[in-house]
Amino acid sequence: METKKKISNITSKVASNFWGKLEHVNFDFTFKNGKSVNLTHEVYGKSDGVAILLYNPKTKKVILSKQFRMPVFVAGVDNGFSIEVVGGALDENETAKTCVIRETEEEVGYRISEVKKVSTVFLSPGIVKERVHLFVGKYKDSDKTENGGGLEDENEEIEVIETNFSDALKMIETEEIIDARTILLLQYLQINKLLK
Ligand SMILES: Nc1nc2c(ncn2[C@@H]2O[C@H](COP(=O)(O)OP(=O)(O)O[C@H]3O[C@H](CO)[C@@H](O)[C@H](O)[C@@H]3O)[C@@H](O)[C@H]2O)c(=O)[nH]1
Ligand SMILES: [Mg+2]
Repeated sequence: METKKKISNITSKVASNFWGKLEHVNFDFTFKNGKSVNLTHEVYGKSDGVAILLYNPKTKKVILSKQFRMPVFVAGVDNGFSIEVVGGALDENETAKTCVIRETEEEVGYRISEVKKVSTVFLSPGIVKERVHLFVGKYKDSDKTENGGGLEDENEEIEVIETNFSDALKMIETEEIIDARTILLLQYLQINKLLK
C-alpha cells in the first residue's frame, strides 16, 4: 500500500488565457523507489468537445467537413486544410448530445435528432486536458436544411463533403484524412459493419 501520495503540492499558474487556457502546473512526483522530484508540466485546454460521423445507410455515404486549421498549417501539412467529422466545443451548461446536434446543423446543414454515443477520448493526453465525446448518427437527404458552412460570427468557413464510405476509408490510407477523431469514427463504422 502506498504510504505517500504519488502527486502532491500541486499549484497552477495561468501562462496564457486567449482562446483556450495554457496552465503551468507545478507538482512533486514520487517515484516507486521513494525519490521525489519537483516538476512543471504544461496543460492546454478549453471546454470539452464533441464530434460526430454522419452516415446514410441507404446511399452508403458519409458527411465530412473541410476547413483551415492553423496548427495543421504550422506543422506544414496540406496548406492547413483538414478533412474532419463535424465537431466543436461544448457551450457552457450544454450536454454533449445537444452540442453535437447543434454543430451538425451549423457546420453541414443537416437537422438530425438521434445520435449514438461511441466513446470519450483524450486526443493528446500528454498536453491537452480536453475530452472529446464521439458519436455516430444516421442522416437522410430530407434532413438537409438551408444552413451549414459554419457560423459567420465565429469566422468559420466550412466546405461540406458528402462522399462514399469506401472512398473515405481510402482517404485514411492516402493520408488525405489525418484527424484522429475522424479515423476512429470511420473505423468504428467499418468494424461494426454499420454501412454493409
Ligand atoms: N483553435 C482555435 N480556434 C479559434 C481561435 N479563435 C477562434 N477560433 C475559432 O473558433 C471556432 C470554434 O469552432 P468549433 O466548431 O466550436 O470548434 P472546432 O474548432 O471545430 O474544434 C476544435 O475545438 C474542439 C473543442 O475544443 C475540439 O474538440 C476539436 O478537436 C478542435 O480542436 C473555429 O471556427 C475556430 O476557427 C483560436 O485562438 N484557436
Ligand atoms: Mg467545428
